[in-house]
Amino acid sequence: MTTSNTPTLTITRPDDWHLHLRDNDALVRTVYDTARYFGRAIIMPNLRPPVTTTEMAQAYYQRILGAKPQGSVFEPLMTLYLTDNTSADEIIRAKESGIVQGVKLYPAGATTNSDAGVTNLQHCRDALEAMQKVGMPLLVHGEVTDSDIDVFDREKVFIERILSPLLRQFPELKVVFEHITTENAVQFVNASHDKVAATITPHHLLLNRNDMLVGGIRPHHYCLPVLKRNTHQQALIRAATSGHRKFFLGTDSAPHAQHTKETSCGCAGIYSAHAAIELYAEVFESVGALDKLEAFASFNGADFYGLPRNQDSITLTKQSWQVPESYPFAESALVPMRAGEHIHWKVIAD
Ligand SMILES: NC(=O)N[C@@H](CC(=O)O)C(=O)O
Ligand SMILES: [Zn+2]
Ligand SMILES: [Zn+2]
Repeated sequence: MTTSNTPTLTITRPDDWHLHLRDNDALVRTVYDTARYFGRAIIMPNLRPPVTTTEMAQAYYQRILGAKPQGSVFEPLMTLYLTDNTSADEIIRAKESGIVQGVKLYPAGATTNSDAGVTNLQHCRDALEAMQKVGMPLLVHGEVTDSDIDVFDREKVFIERILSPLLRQFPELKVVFEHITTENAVQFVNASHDKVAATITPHHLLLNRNDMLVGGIRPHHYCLPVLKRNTHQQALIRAATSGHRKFFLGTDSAPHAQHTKETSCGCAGIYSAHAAIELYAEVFESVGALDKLEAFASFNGADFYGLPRNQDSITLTKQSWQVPESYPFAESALVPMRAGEHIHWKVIAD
């Protein structure tokens, strides 16, 4: 990494370890934005129907490649959607395919398109054992869904009731605690063994629940896990900017058409792929930790997954630009993070 008196920053090409590309007509937008400077991305499987088999992952992989801009070297890393019925054989097939890098746990009903998710992890013992054996990481949406648990407490309770027992039962299983949002999760990951890591989104670093609820309700800041109070935000910033190898970049960029967010019962998800690395750069700069951005964005994730680090680089410069109010998105429109406002870093060369 190089920094100089001119406000530019060159880092090894980053990867996105948690991304929703959606499918079909949406891919033109989403693949374009991410492929602009990310080398690879872990592609979430919560389509309708979900990507539950290696065969489905292979077909989805081809659709993504078909949407790639010419000359792009972007590589999608596929995942399977864990269900109560995922077999050990399916895990072996996934591993042997060479294109599947993780298996995603959505507690049933926890988030967008999670109805087919897991009702009880004990139903997944065979799959989890196979994953542990072949070194296939489990990626978790870490929230309980019990109706009596407050939405702001669901991550913390997930750690106590689900994640801790899971790690005791499968001590060799690689686990990525996705899109962590609380100080509790930071502490848990720090205290766990080396096979446990976490992704952190740009929105949980840049926003807290006041940004969603003060001065009017802002549906474009609604995501899951829901934004938390500022003390949690500060704990996430400390973790991300620490350089610690357990924490890495995962945008959770999750597009929803404008009319499905600006409505009486809006969808959860924030779109950040149009400006992800620039948004992270703002966070790191705000705490004087730009020198730690490369580890978070370009090294820690690849090292955890056991994949080679990218060899080429991208350069950012400190230059303000205005984000469009919306982008065309399939038959509709998409309101991105910071819509109509300015971002203070820009990728200038890749
Ligand atoms: N994060 C979100 O708010 N939404 C994601 C699902 C998820 O990652 O939980 C989506 O697919 O829309
Ligand atoms: Zn999730
Ligand atoms: Zn997600």
